Amino acid sequence: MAEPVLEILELRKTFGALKATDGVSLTLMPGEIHALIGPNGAGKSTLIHQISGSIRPNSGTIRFLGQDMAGLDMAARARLGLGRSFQISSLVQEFSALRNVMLAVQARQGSSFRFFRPVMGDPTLTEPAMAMLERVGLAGRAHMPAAELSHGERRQLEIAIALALGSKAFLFDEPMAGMGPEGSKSLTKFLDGLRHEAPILLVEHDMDAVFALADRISVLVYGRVVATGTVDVIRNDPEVRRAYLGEAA
Ligand SMILES: Nc1ncnc2c1ncn2[C@@H]1O[C@H](COP(=O)(O)OP(=O)(O)OP(=O)(O)O)[C@@H](O)[C@H]1O
Repeated sequence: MAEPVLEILELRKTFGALKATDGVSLTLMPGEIHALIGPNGAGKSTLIHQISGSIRPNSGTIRFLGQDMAGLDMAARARLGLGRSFQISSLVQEFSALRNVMLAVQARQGSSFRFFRPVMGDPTLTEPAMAMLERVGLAGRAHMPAAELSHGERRQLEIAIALALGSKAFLFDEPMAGMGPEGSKSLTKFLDGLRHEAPILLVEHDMDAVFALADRISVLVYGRVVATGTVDVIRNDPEVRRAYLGEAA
C-alpha cells in the first residue's frame, strides 16, 4: 500500500481547560482529497494550524513525507512543500499573473544572479511560469494584473504559485468562503483536478463541494474524529447525521 503523504497521530492541543484537539489521528494519501467537516468550534482550524506549524501541539506526531515535523516552523514546513493555504495571500496585486508565478519560479531556483537581467524576457523563468499557469487553467489570463482577476482566478493563481514553489500537499481552510454559486462550482471543478498534482486536506462548510470532491471525509466533533469514511459511509452514519448533518443530509 502507498505511504501516506501526511500522517497525524494522537494529536492534542488544549487552550486552558478546552480540548481543542483531543487525540486526532488521520492520514492524507497520494492523490486524495480528504475533507474535514464538523460544527463550528469543533477544532478544524486549530488542527490545520498545527499541521502548518502556526500552533504548537501539546503532544502527538505530525509526519509529512515520512519526516517528523516537530521543531520545524511554518517556513521550514513550507519549504518542504507543506502548509500553503488560501489564508496566506502571496500575490503582488499590481504584477501580472505571469510575473507573480515567475517570482515563485525564481525563488525556487534561488537565482539571485539574475537581478541584473531583464526578468520578463528570460525564458528560463517565463516558460516554467507559463506552463504552471496552463496547469491551473489560467494561461489566458497570463498578462492580466492579479488585482483584476476574479476571486476564483486569484485562488487558481495562488495555487500556481504554491506549485511553482514546490508544494507537495495542500491544506485548505474554507476555500469556498466568499465565493458565489458560480465561483464555488468552478473552484470545485478546479480542486477536483488539483488532487492529481498534490493531495488536499480540505476544511469546508459547503457540503455540496465536500460531497462532490472528497475521497474520504473525517467528522470532527469537540476535537475528536467521530467518523472517517467515504462520502456514502459518512452520509449514512447515524451518529454523524445526529451530531452534524441533521436532516439536510
Ligand atoms: N487561540 C485560542 N485561544 C483559545 N481558544 C481558542 C483559540 N483558538 C481556538 N480556540 C477555541 O478552540 C475551539 C476550536 O476552534 P476552531 O477555530 O479550531 O474550530 P473550527 O472547527 O475551525 O470552527 P469554525 O467552523 O467555526 O471555523 C473553539 O472552542 C475555539 O473557541
